[in-house]
This record gives sequence, C-alpha cells and structure tokens, in this order.
Amino acid sequence: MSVVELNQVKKYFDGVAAIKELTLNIEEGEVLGLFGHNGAGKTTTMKLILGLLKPSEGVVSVFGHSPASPHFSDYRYRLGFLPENVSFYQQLTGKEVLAYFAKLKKVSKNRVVQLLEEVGLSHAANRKVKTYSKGMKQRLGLAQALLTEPKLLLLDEPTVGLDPIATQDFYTMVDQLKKAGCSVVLCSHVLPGVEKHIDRAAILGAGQLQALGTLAELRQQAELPTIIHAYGEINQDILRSELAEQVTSISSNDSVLEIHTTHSEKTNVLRQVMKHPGCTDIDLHTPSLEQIYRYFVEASTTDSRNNTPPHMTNSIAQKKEGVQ
Ligand SMILES: Nc1ncnc2c1ncn2[C@@H]1O[C@H](COP(=O)(O)OP(=O)(O)OP(=O)(O)O)[C@@H](O)[C@H]1O
Repeated sequence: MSVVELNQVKKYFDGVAAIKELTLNIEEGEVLGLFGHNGAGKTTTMKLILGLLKPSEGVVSVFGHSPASPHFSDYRYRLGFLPENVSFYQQLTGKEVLAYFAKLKKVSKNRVVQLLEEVGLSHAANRKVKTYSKGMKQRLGLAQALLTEPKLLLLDEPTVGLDPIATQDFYTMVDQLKKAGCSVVLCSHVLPGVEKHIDRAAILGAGQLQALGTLAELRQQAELPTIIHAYGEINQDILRSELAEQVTSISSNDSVLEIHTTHSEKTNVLRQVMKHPGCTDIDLHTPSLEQIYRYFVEASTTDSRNNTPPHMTNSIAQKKEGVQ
C-alpha cells in the first residue's frame, strides 16, 4: 500500500478547477519534489493530502484512509506539515512555542529540547520569537512539523529564508528522515540544490501533472541535450566521423569542443573523446532540474494556449501510476 494515493482527483473552487485531474502515489521512504508555477495547484494538493480540503471528485487516500474523514484523527499524528508562511505567537520563546505544540500533540517535553538542538536553535531557545530572523522561524516551523516523528512530512517552501549552510543542513535532515522510512513531499520554487535529495519529481502545470519520474527519466523524456566540453588538441574531423551516430552537434570555440549528445549516449561519447591523446580535460553538463522544469512548464503553457489535449507526458505519468 502506498503512503499517499491520489486517484483521478479534481478540486474546484466556485466552479473553477484548481486541480483538473491528478493521479499520483507516494511510497514509504520516498522523497517527492512537487514543483510548478504560481497557481499550479501545489498547495491545494498538499491541503488535499492533509485533509484540510476535500476533493470535488476522485479519491485521496493517506495511510489507506481518507484524510478528510473524522476517523482519520487516529492517523493524524503520523503527519507533519510545514506551511509556506509559518507564524507563531511573537511573545513566546521558541522553547515555549514548541512546548505548547508538544502539549497539544501529547508529545514528551524531552522531545522539545532534542528538536531545538536538531534544528540548530538551542542557543535561541529562550529568546522571544519576535526577535527571530526569518530563517530561525523557519527552523522552528520545521521542529514543530517533526514533533510527532511523522511518517509523512509535507514541506511547503521549506528553504525560504534559510542561508546556504542552513539549507544544506535542512537537506541532510531530509536525507536522514528518508533513511528512517519517512515519506516527504517537498514543494519548492528554489530548485538548485534539491535534485540530489529527491527520488522523483512531479511537475504540475495548470492543475495537471505535466511530468512525473526520476530525474533520469525526465531528462530522457524531455530529450534535452547533455553537453560535453572537451579541452586540448583534438582532431574534430576524426571525432565527427567516430561519433556521427552518437552526437547531435560538435562545435569549437578556441581550444574547447562543445559536443551535444543524448542522456543515453553520453557514456559512449565520453569514452570516445577520452581516447584522443590530445584531450586534456572534460566537463560534463547534464540538464539541471531547472532546465527540466522549464521544459515541461513551457510545454504545458504552450499546450493550454493551443487548447490541445494535455501534454503527452501526462499519459507517460499515468502509465507509470498504472492508470489506463
Ligand atoms: N480557497 C480558494 N478559493 C478560491 N481559489 C483558490 C483557493 N485556493 C486556491 N485557489 C486557486 O487554485 C489555484 C491553485 O492554487 P494553489 O495555492 O494550489 O497554487 P500553488 O501552486 O501553491 O501556487 P504558489 O506557488 O503561488 O503558492 C489558484 O488559481 C488559486 O487562485
């Protein structure tokens, strides 16, 4: 059983579709990156999973139950949520805020101290929240989300306001949670740095899934070029004839060769280039998450402008989820 199952879910607000149709599973210990433009439906999806919204059509199931049903209260402690704009009582200290939530959630006070340590807030535990920087409030929000040792953690823009080191520390924590079997939905507009920490990416566009898969799968689907820069004295003509089948273009600038190839051919091309005795160095540029995201979002806006049926990756995504 998947931890989260969304099956042909639609959500309307006053007759306007925020989610046109969404089918998506999240497995135990999986970190899913949920990406999309402003208004794509990311927060709505999170709220459906949390049971804060009911689907207009389709089925949402979390730990095998409807999160919007009254019976879900028995499972709610397994959920952790960090909202996009986290705010707390300004007059309380960080420790008091966390102790308050711990009491509400029936969690031991010892966990409060331990969590403040884990999120790097021990030194400011007794300071009022109103004196906290944005990043410190974000860390306190994360501590609150982790209070019940959740099995499913939903993070809406978790790295907003965090400095580079705190962002790295945050991702290390996500890696540890994953190792411990926690499933994580990570919703973010800040794409650099995310890719190493997610198992799959779901790209929403205009309320629909535009792409779903591992980054390797999405790279393949998008057919964005993998670019190799080769340095040194390399005979271009020989290389061109050797790689005629494996590359889409070879161009040169000073003593740098720029070779465009596909994700599946990159290893063969690298091997061949390295055989050339004049080759002194090589750089490999695989399409980044930002480039993949841009490709699928632009494809979705072109599709909706042309009023054509959903992007073809929808069918790929649905096949992956077993929907015919
Ligand atoms: N309570 C609501 N009433 C009416 N419309 C809503 C409501 N909540 C969301 N919407 C609409 O649903 C669509 C999806 O909104 P949602 O907040 O899920 O997007 P998002 O992807 O999280 O955007 P952002 O990146 O800007 O936070 C938007 O058009 C939004 O205006």
